[in-house]
Amino acid sequence: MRTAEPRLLSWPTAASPDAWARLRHLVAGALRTGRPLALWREPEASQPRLLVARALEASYTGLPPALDAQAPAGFAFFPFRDSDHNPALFLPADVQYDLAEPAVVRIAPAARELVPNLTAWLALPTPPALAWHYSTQPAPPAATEAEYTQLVRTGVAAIEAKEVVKVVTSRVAHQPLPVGFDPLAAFRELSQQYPRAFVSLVSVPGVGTWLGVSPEVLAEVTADGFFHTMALAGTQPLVPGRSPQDAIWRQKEIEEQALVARYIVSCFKQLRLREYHEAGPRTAVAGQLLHLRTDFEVDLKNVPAAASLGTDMLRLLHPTSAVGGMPKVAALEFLQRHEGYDRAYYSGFLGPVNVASPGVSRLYVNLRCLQLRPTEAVLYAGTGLTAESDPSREWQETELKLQTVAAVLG
Ligand SMILES: C=C(O[C@H]1C=CC=C(C(=O)O)[C@@H]1O)C(=O)O
Repeated sequence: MRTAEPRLLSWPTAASPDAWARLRHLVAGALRTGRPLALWREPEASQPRLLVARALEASYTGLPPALDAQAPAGFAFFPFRDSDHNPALFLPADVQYDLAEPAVVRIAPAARELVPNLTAWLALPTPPALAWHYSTQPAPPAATEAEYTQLVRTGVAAIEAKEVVKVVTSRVAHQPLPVGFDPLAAFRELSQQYPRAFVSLVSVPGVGTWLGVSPEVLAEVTADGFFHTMALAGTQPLVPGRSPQDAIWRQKEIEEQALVARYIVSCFKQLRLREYHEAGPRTAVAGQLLHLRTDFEVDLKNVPAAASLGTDMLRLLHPTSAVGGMPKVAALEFLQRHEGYDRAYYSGFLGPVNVASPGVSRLYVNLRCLQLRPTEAVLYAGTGLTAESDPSREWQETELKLQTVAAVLG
């Protein structure tokens, strides 16, 4: 049987030759017709990609995505905790626009019925304002410094009482949007400002619009058959003029990161995987911050059950101890009881699966992100606690983390 080929639509001659103007035009159409969309720029890539799903109903999923070459192509957008309010989503790659190939729009066979309307849309002028999707949930409450430091104290007490070994508490801040705030321009600015991050803008009816700059790979399967993940934890500011390699880490941060690395190794063990390469911990730069990072690599050509390894690891890894804590279940219970707000998609994961080509997936932890509301941004940040955590330092750390994405709020 012949597999159906995607349909390639060319832009009409009257369309703007500028790829970003074309991207805006497609985004406007997707928003207008109530479709979910994801726009992302991978680390070190020069151009972003846009994916539009044909319908919200086609984007609901139960399980984390499968990371093998036969699995459907799409964009995963997973919450920290799956619920009716925050559904697990997998946006099928129905309509794609790659700014590296600006002359064509690609339409998957499953979305053929969109061709006539999309052809007509490409010939129209772009509407001036884009109608972004908003969450139907109320905005989560912002925590004051007194509230957050109290949460940290409660976390430290739980560690001392041996209820948990580590827990990652987080909080929300609200910031008004500057007049004329344009999420697409903000995405572009973040892409320029943070060339090594995974920059994303996801907009889904009822779920909302999220903009983020993630430094953390959760699960990656590469074209040449490697699986990658990383243990990222410990934070300090990047001091201008000082080399990141000269950063000195306190025992607290070294332990905090080592727990994450150990958790990843325990996942490999659960899958009876012994052949993996571990490099680090070393200092990694993420915007204006430094973290401790250990990189893990598995050569899928050398392991049994290689086809399912990425899928199995992803299901074990989320949520990692870099965003939840350890032991996992006890830490998640602590957060449920004490954190006092719904994280929604913050500290979930997101990224393309089999979009660039079959068998290539890149999923990131959704950190350094904001949720767009009609007149304000809701910003999220967390900190890993250990017995040595100092509440006001942890507050300062969240302030620094919030600044990464807030860079585009003026
Ligand atoms: C939870 C966040 O960061 C994690 C990733 C790197 C460093 C972390 C830390 O130092 O606490 C966190 O584990 C966040 O940015 O909201």
